[in-house]
Amino acid sequence: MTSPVHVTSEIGTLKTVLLKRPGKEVENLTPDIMGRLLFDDIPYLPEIQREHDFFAKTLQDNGVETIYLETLAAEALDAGNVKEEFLEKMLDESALVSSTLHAALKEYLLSMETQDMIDKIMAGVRTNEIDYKSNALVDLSSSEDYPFFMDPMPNLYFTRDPAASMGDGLTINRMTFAARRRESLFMEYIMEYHPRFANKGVNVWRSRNHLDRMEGGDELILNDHVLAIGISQRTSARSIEELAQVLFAKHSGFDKILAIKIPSNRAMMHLDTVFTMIDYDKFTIHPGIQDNGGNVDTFILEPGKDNHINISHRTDLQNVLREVLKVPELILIPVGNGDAVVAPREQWNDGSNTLAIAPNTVVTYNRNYVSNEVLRSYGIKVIEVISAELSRGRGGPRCMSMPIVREDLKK
Ligand SMILES: NC(=O)NCCC[C@H](N)C(=O)O
Repeated sequence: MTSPVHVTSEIGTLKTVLLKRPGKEVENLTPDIMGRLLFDDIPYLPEIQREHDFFAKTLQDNGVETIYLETLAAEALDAGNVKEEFLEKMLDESALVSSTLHAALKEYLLSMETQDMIDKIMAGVRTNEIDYKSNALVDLSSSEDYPFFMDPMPNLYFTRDPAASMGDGLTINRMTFAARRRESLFMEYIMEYHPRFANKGVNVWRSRNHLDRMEGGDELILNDHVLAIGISQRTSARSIEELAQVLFAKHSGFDKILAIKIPSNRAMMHLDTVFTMIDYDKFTIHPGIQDNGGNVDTFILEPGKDNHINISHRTDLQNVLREVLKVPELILIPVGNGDAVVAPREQWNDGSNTLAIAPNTVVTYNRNYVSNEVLRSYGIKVIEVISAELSRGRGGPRCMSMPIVREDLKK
């Protein structure tokens, strides 16, 4: 049986991709909470939706099937008859102050059609939406007028991060920050109950029930044997080693992981904000992750004897990539042409965050015009999408897309 999830590279022709159209959740940001919810500004909803629709249409025009997280989630709950069970879990994870509030929210949300309930959970529940007066001491004594019972989830349109396809399976991730931790619950239910995926042999290599963090922006599929995973603000070294144990033991097909250490900061939160694959022998890179000699700490994990993992340390990333990909030359293309002002500016707006839809063909933000021209100078086909509002969430085309199926690369 062919698995409904099948991704054995970063660059094979993209057939199906998971998106989330930005909804009311991005309008439920305020200056007081946007930092904690991992936004630097507040997008204008009609415009961010127009830009996202343009992104989706660009993919469709290039033969990609676009499927939507919010629709699949509602369909999964109905198909599995698990709406109430899902809601219970979601409420349990929503930091509610009391069991009476839990009960009131349950009644409110359960009375909705399933799709409306999903949309509302994603958008967040304001305190003025239900008639509820708390008797909890924490509420009675609080002077804070916090406007939400359930926080919005504005980062959902970055579908790349809560789960990551890997071969005939995926990781469903324990997210680093509380602001994004509930997001991966949708994917858990989609894989478990949606007729497109349930009981179809999709391997969950790593579930969200782990203490250690991992996010899909750090997980790159270099080919059907080799992964690159960032040791970053969002993915810990320990979780990479745990994943390696599983992938090597379960004959996943993957037998080498390059753990690439990047600075732990907001601008470079995931590996794919500084490094993406474009072709068999080409990558984008933000020079900010290299030292003066061009070195990057890279650890190679491979299966050893008796389920041990052998780890070797290298710093010559370019050579390591050339060796594992078995190409005669390997080109690292610097974002913003490596310029001291343009590179950090365009990287901040995800100039390194390309989405390959076929070998040598990428989707990028139009605002990163210097990086786009540099890519074209290497003969790469660059398809630009509009990006004034989408980029406010600090993610680019790769972050906004979770490949479900890619064609295998020709050997
Ligand atoms: N893979 C990615 O880099 N995703 C972008 C995530 C941006 C989001 N505001 C976050 O901080 O998690």
